[in-house]
Formats: sequence, C-alpha cells, structure tokens
Amino acid sequence: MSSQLKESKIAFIGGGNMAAAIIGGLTVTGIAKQNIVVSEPWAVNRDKMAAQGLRVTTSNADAARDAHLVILAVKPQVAQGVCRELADAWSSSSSSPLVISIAAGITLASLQAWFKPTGQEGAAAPPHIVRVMPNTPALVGEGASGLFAANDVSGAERELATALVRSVSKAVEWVDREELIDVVTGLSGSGPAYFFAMVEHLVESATKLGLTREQATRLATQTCLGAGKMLVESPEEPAQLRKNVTSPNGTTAAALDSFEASGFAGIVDKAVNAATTRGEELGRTLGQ
Ligand SMILES: NC(=O)C1=CN([C@@H]2O[C@H](COP(=O)(O)OP(=O)(O)OC[C@H]3O[C@@H](n4cnc5c(N)ncnc54)[C@H](OP(=O)(O)O)[C@@H]3O)[C@@H](O)[C@H]2O)C=CC1
Ligand SMILES: O=C(O)[C@@H]1CCC=N1
Repeated sequence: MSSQLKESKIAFIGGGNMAAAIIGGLTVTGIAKQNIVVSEPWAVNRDKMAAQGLRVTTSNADAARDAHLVILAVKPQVAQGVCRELADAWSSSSSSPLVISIAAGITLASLQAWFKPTGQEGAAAPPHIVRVMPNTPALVGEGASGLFAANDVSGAERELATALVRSVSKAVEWVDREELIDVVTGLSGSGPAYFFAMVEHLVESATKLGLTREQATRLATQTCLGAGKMLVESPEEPAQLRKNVTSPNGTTAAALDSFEASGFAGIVDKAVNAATTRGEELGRTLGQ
C-alpha cells in the first residue's frame, strides 16, 4: 500500500452504503482506523461506524478541516449544500485537501463552483477534485472503479487517488473524458445490482421448479461467483467461456436461445443506457 495513503487522514462525508463499503475495504488493507473519520447525520449509521472503532461526528466541517483526503459520499441531491458547508470550513484554513467525489452524475464544474472559497483574505484555494465511480464489492476488496481528474490535479494527487481506489478495487480505470464516468456508472457502479437481480430471478425460477429456496440460493450464488472467477482468471474471452458451456442442441443452448428470443442483448443495452443517461440527467438537473 502507498505510504502516502497510509499516512493520510481520511474524512468520509456521508457514512451510508458506499462509504461503509470503501471503509470496510480500506481497513482490511491496513489503513489505521484512527486515520479515518466519518461525518454522518443519521445516528443508526453513525453507531455502526463507531462500533467498528472509527471516529464519528455529525459535523462535516470538523471531519474535513484537517483531512488530507475527503471522500464526498453523500447522495447527489445533497452534494451542493455539503460542498458549500465544506468551502466555509476551509475558508479559515490555509490548505485544502484532495476531494474525491463519488456522487453519481455530479460534474467537476458543479463541484468546483460549489467549493469556491467564500472570499476571505488568505483562504485556501479551492480543493483539487477527482471523480471516482466505485461499486459496493469494494467491501470485500473486489471493487471496480473508474476515475477522472480535474486539470489542476497533480501527478502525486492522482497517485493518492489511485492508491485509495486500488486498495478496495481490482479493476481501476482512469477515463480520459468526464462523460465516461457516467458510462462507468451504468456499467460497474450500478452493475452489482444487475447481478444480484439476476440471482434473485434464478432463485425464483428454480424454487418454482422444485428446489428449496436455500438450495437454489446456494447454487445460484456459487454459480455467479464461479463464473466471475473464471471471467477474471481464464485467458479466454467471455464469448468463448459461454461457448464452452454450450453443447450443441443441449440445455444451455435452449436457455440462451430463449434469452435471445426475448431480446436479451437489447434488454441489457437499454438498461446500461438508462443508467448512463440517468447519471447525465442528475448532473444536469442538480448541477450548475
Ligand atoms: N451505493 C452504491 O452502490 C454506489 C453509490 N455511489 C454514490 O455514492 C453516494 C452515496 O451513496 P450511498 O452510500 O448509496 O447512499 P446512502 O444514502 O447509503 O449514504 C449517504 C449518507 O449520507 C448521509 N447524509 C445525508 N445528508 C448529509 C449531510 N448533509 N452531510 C453528511 N452526510 C449526509 C445520509 O444520511 P441520511 O440517511 O440520514 O440522509 C446517508 O447515511 C451517492 O452519491 C451515490 O451516487 C457511487 C457508486 C456506487
Ligand atoms: O444508484 C445509484 O444512483 C448509485 C450510483 C451507482 C450505484 N448506485
């Protein structure tokens, strides 16, 4: 792990699902809990974080004031208010941290405008910002994340962001246009839910056909894990792995033909487009 990351004080603004996933991954990889502070208004989430030995607060300003890295992990709908609050907190300090925003859709232009210093003499310059789109498998160190940095982000800051993301993600992809973060959102940010939904449907079908729910769940989840592991570890392309399962005129062909007859490729294409478009829309409607 990078020594820069190990020595950084990290503040999470928002202690919900995604913050919990990233923090879970970070602590497993050896980031000291005393270097993490979580600001979270909801007592239930705060207590969960405190129970893990993390420092918690209800004050975003207190959490962020001395941090080297601030992870903006609130819903897009509250991002503007939170950024303005943080800008106020930094207006009386001489340095500002690197901000990592994971808020879906919220653009760098919006974040930069909301973080503008409030005009006090000697106030810190606005923070440098990296947008990251992680996903919840970060919790088990199996995340997939996309990143995009503002122009003013230095090489060292990029390395710090990469180190943070890499400590909870196996796939780490910098993209070269900001719009592509919305595509990453539609693919891997939301993606775990697509696989969970698939497993839910598989379990429903097999239960209707006679397996117990428990048996069906064990078989479906292990199939998902096994297929995922093969996708990662095998040198073969996904299409070849699919063909290896598909005996001519066999059972798999019957299922895949059924998928195709129901327009599977089109269904997936529409879904990824819907998520990507929703990201763009969030950015437009909630942003500058
Ligand atoms: N969940 C996912 O899989 C992914 C989420 N993201 C992004 O991560 C961000 C967080 O999502 P997620 O973790 O799912 O959402 P959650 O609602 O689980 O977490 C957000 C947390 O922020 C808290 N909060 C609300 N207002 C404030 C405030 N003013 N200051 C500090 N904290 C506040 C919320 O408290 P309360 O409940 O009381 O409102 C909540 O606990 C979103 O922007 C989302 O787009 C990105 C990738 C994947
Ligand atoms: O559903 C959402 O908006 C967030 C962003 C990606 C995953 N969850």
